Amino acid sequence: MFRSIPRIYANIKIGINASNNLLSSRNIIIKNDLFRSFSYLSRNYFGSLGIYSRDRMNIIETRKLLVNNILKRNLIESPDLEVKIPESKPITVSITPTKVFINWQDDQTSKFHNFWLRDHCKCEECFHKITKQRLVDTFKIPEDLEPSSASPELHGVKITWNDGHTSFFKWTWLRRHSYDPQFVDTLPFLKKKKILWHAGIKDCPPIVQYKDVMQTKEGLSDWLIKINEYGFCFIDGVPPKVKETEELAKRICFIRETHYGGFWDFTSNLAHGDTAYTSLALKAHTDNTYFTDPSGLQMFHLIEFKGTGGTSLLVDGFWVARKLKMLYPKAYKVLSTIRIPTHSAGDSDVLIEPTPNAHPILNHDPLTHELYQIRYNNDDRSTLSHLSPEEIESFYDALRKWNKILIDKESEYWVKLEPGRVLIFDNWRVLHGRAEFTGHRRLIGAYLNWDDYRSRLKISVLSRQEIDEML
Ligand SMILES: C[N+](C)(C)CCCC[C@H](N)C(=O)O
Ligand SMILES: O=C(O)CCC(=O)C(=O)O
Repeated sequence: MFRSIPRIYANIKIGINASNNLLSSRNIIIKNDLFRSFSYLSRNYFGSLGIYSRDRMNIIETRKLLVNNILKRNLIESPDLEVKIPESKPITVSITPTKVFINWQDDQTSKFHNFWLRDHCKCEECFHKITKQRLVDTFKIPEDLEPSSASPELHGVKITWNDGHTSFFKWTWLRRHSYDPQFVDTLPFLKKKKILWHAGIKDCPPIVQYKDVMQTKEGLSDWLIKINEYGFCFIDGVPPKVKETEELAKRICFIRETHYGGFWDFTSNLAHGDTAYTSLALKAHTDNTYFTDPSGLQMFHLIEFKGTGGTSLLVDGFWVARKLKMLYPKAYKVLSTIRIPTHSAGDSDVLIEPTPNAHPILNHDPLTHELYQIRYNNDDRSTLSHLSPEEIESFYDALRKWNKILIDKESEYWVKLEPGRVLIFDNWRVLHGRAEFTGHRRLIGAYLNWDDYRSRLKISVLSRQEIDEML
């Protein structure tokens, strides 16, 4: 499809000095008759876990070491880096019959197919500036399209195509969307790192005030940022009533309806066929492992309680997973690959199973290899009849190692919920549970979808320009 025989190409050099001024009033185009081969470092980000012998194992406590260690070893958290186009050396742009080369100041070189660039043109003719949808007709772009010129400017490069169309691509957009190679330094804009925690969080849990969240944009974004960083957050000063708690949930986004209803208000009366509607103890778990798309956030407000027990449990699943990866890398890999069938079948008119009907407990982003979702509820697991005998053995071995860390006192944060203090947590990261209880206990709350939560978070922390650059 793309002609690969290089012919004459224009090599365009520009200079940007420290004060970001274009060094020459016009771009110098130098015609070379040889196709210059670019050697570039494709920096695929495959961290490799350092070998930790068990007896030498020590969980790195200080954040600086932790971040370096995690960045090196591609563990769970990696600070979302901002895209910085260094101004040290000029960015050179070369055009060829099939691709455009951007030679960055850090000596990395991106190669973009001409067709890809044209198909991603963001001019008003090709991309609807309000709906943010593509208007370009991919199938009308000539397959052998070539640029007739490329004019680097201060903030990006203007490309004129041989069909007469002109496109402009910002340097920061090109760097962020470079696919050959993909750059680690263009992780999502969210500037906040994940803060992994253990039982010690009990001394400094993230807390926001209800009135701030409900009355100010800053209060809302501070709340969302805390949820993103810690995986949970308390909200104090909430009237212990259904109306106000429901409004608080809707401050983020609409409530997710499930077979349990929308905004729930439940006690231990088996109103639904699930142990949550009993007074039994519930081990640390994430909810909705039986949904293809588990709820992203879960909100709890304990508004009535006359009895004993019922203390709530929170565990940072990302903390547990990181410890598992460092102590038992094989077990980590098993729980990241073996798929577990799940169901919710306690209501007479319900048999819910995910599609596909089995997911790993630890789920990773195929591009960044980061852990992004934990799906773990050992009580909602279906029969394991799809595994080989060897897989059965390695699964149970890995599960025991996971559980050992999960129930370790160092991992468990036990907290008594009180009327007026709402708990919200990331159901893809933080596991929750409760001690058994006696007496009357009324818990209200809701599920929120992951995508709608993340949308609210991005809208509340990113500028319009940053959002446009992500698309
Ligand atoms: C709806 N409400 C939160 C009250 C109960 C949810 C049931 C929890 C279920 N066992 C799961 O792990 O998904
Ligand atoms: O009753 C509680 O405190 C929590 C119930 C629970 O774990 C759930 O609904 O998933």
